[in-house]
Amino acid sequence: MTRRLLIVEDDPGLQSQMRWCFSDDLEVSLASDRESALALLRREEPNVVTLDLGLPPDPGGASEGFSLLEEILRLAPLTKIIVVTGREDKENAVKAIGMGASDFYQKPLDADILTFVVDRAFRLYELERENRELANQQNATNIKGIVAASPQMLQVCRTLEKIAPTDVTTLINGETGTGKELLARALHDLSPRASKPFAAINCAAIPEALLESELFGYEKGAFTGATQNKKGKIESANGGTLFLDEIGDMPFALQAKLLRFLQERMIDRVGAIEPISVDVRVICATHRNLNQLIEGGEFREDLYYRISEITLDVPALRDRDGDALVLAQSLLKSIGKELDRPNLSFAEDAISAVNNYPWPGNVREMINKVKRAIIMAEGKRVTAEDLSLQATSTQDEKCLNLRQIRETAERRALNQALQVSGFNMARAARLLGITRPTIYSLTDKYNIETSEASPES
Ligand SMILES: Nc1ncnc2c1ncn2[C@@H]1O[C@H](COP(=O)(O)OP(=O)(O)OP(=O)(O)O)[C@@H](O)[C@H]1O
Repeated sequence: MTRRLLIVEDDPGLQSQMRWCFSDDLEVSLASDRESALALLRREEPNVVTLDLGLPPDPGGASEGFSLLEEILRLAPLTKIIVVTGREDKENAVKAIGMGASDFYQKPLDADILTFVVDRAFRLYELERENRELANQQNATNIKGIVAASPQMLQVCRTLEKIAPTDVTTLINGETGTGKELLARALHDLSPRASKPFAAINCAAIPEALLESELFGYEKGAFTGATQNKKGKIESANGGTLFLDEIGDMPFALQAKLLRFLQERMIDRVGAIEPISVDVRVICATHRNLNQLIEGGEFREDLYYRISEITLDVPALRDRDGDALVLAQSLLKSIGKELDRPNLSFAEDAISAVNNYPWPGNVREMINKVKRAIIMAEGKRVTAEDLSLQATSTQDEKCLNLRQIRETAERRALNQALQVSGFNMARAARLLGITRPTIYSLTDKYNIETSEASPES
């Protein structure tokens, strides 16, 4: 980390004396009044500031110093501020500490003590930064393979742990890529059936004509090509767990046969005379709204009640507070290891882009983007561009007035609408409830790219 120090001191003699106290491994900038101090704060983002309380226009008092202290802490609350006071100025030093300064230093200047105090402030800053990073990286679930720290996902995991030891038929609802199959496997792994098979079948991926024999198996001679008996998925899960993915896409005709199996726990292989008894726990998943399918006559209501003894609603990644970054960091580590690039980290623009992007394809989309970024990253730091995400400026978060707040919000909304619409301007304009000319003039105003970065970029 580059260590950046800002010295705010109006006496030019003291300024240069202080400057020379510090070795070259510090980047030092100098300000002699509030305005230049704030400009440097924004431009250099110093980690530590030494602040003389007696600044113009009140060099004999401390009012200007106090208001600058307040403003620095408001704009950059993580900055460590050391107030510099006169020898007799204990009261103001104590007041400044009460307001949030991390330390104080009394004139006259003593180089050894000053460097000691400043070094200590840098160490404190660094420790706090490491702490924040660790807290961000912490995976709060105990379930193997599931990375989550948000209250929304922790609630899902708690429910999962409660229902895992039972045999209740569970329906997992959630958008594509939210981890439904992963949760189904976790339910199996935490159940008494863990040592028995976990058989998964994707009802949407198998042609309707084949799905029945895939699920229920067939007897020799049942149809042309059936040269021997074959177990279906349900039978192959015997003793364990059957996972029916995309249950909303199960053909209507087959739903009745599945319902009978769920009621009687017996299956009829295609072409068989005798039913076979099977002991499986059933977990279903869908990204579709089954109630709507029922209303539209595409899904049987009685089957719905059978499969949803308990439902688990998996929130979209954008609705999990803080999970995007936790997941991105975990993926950067694990995929980085696989691809032989183990020591990468995210640049600041990547962190804010990960936090601001709505992740319509959820965790699966994130896996793809992180993989791409690991391949594309040129140095040790992965940028928003490597992730093919729009960089959102962190500086904007520290806006000072209504105009800037409005502009930040507009820029963010435009970026999100463009990402969600796949850079289709007409769709993005519709999402925002504005006309096409307006969206073009806004993207011009904010200098926003209106096409997706190509994979080569
Ligand atoms: N919380 C998580 N922690 C770690 N990896 C996750 C998490 N959620 C999902 N994944 C990973 O994301 C990918 C997609 O997850 P999964 O296939 O379980 O999603 P899905 O909801 O079943 O998707 P679809 O509806 O498209 O079938 C998998 O590689 C999975 O391991």
